[in-house]
Amino acid sequence: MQDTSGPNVKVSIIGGSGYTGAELLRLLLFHPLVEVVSVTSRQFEGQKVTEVFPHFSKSPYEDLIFENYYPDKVAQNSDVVFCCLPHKAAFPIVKELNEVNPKLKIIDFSADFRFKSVTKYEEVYGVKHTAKELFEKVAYGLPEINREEIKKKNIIANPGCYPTSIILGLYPAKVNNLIDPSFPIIADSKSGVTGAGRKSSLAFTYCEINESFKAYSIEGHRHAPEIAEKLDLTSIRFTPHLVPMNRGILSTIYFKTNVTKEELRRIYKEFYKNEYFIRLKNNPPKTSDVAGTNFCDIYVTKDEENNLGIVISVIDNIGKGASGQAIQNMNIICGFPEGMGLTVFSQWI
Ligand SMILES: NC(=O)C1=CN([C@@H]2O[C@H](COP(=O)(O)OP(=O)(O)OC[C@H]3O[C@@H](n4cnc5c(N)ncnc54)[C@H](OP(=O)(O)O)[C@@H]3O)[C@@H](O)[C@H]2O)C=CC1
Ligand SMILES: CC(=O)N[C@@H](CCC(=O)OP(=O)(O)O)C(=O)O
Repeated sequence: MQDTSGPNVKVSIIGGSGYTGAELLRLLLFHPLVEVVSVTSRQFEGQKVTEVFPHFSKSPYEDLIFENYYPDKVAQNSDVVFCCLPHKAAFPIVKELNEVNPKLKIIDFSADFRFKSVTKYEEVYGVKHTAKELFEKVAYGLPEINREEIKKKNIIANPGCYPTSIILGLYPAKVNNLIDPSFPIIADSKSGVTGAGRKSSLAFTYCEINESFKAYSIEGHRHAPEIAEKLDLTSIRFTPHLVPMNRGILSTIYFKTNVTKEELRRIYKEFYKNEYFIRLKNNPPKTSDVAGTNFCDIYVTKDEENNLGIVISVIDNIGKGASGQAIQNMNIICGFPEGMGLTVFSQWI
């Protein structure tokens, strides 16, 4: 539980009433060196966090109240700000906070700073980015592939949930040149409904989702270019699906390779041998194995007949896919042990 007696890192959460904000609040309760000093929401301004999220009753959040967002107050009273806003809404806020306090550490959950260039962002997201001067201050926050860069930067672009599962599943094969480019890489992913955020629209009502599942954005999803850029690929065939569960992403990834199953497994094991949050499995993992945690469970095998490497990668979309990863990034930029507060295991059933 949070220790409020010591010299803690002061944390604010912008957009704390959504799914990632709520999960961040939950996970931060396990962090010994953090104090949540403010949390913002427009809808719930003035309401107690424990009224909006009754599961936090009797937690250290009893006196915490959702506030309106005041940039000066947030930037001056915090060491770290987690920005949990939708993409397009985040970049003006990140810009403003950085102007008020250029030393402020900001971890942005949106897609607004994930690409290397503003041009690519504007092409994929279809809006003009008005904070392009910040790009050089930003690191892409996937620690397992970008840790050294993250250590040097004040602003972290937390990756998308699908990209986290797919990049971690493919990276060892890609950097070891195990992928034969004569066949496309195919990533077929299934996500729980929290992936869509805590908004109400017809497509996300109970009867539309329950007992059924569907593919979507088949002709092009905004995460495909993010995945391609970080893996240095010209393209990837990515098909997301929405499945009737609250949390979790399971990605099944196929690539042509001439390497044997044993060799693939040996290479993945070697690549991730020092990565606490990557668990290589001997059997295909389930989303419930990682629910509520910062783990990414990966299973590697090969279809010898078709010469296809197959990787199954599972994460919790609001854990390693968002709030857990954001805390991992905070630990890195604050100089804390990387897993501090994150050794939380799944409830499983
Ligand atoms: N859900 C997931 O699995 C993942 C989400 N992400 C990213 O994290 C971010 C947050 O996602 P999530 O928590 O799911 O989203 P939610 O829709 O659940 O929450 C969004 C939050 O932002 C606030 N908000 C919404 N629109 C605006 C706006 N225009 N200006 C200011 N505040 C706004 C809302 O509160 P209020 O309306 O009360 O102000 C709410 O607190 C997004 O960028 C998302 O893409 C990244 C990885 C995984
Ligand atoms: C199920 C579902 O709708 N998922 C979202 C991705 C959520 C996410 O994490 O992506 P960003 O951080 O880039 O928003 C989608 O397909 O757009």
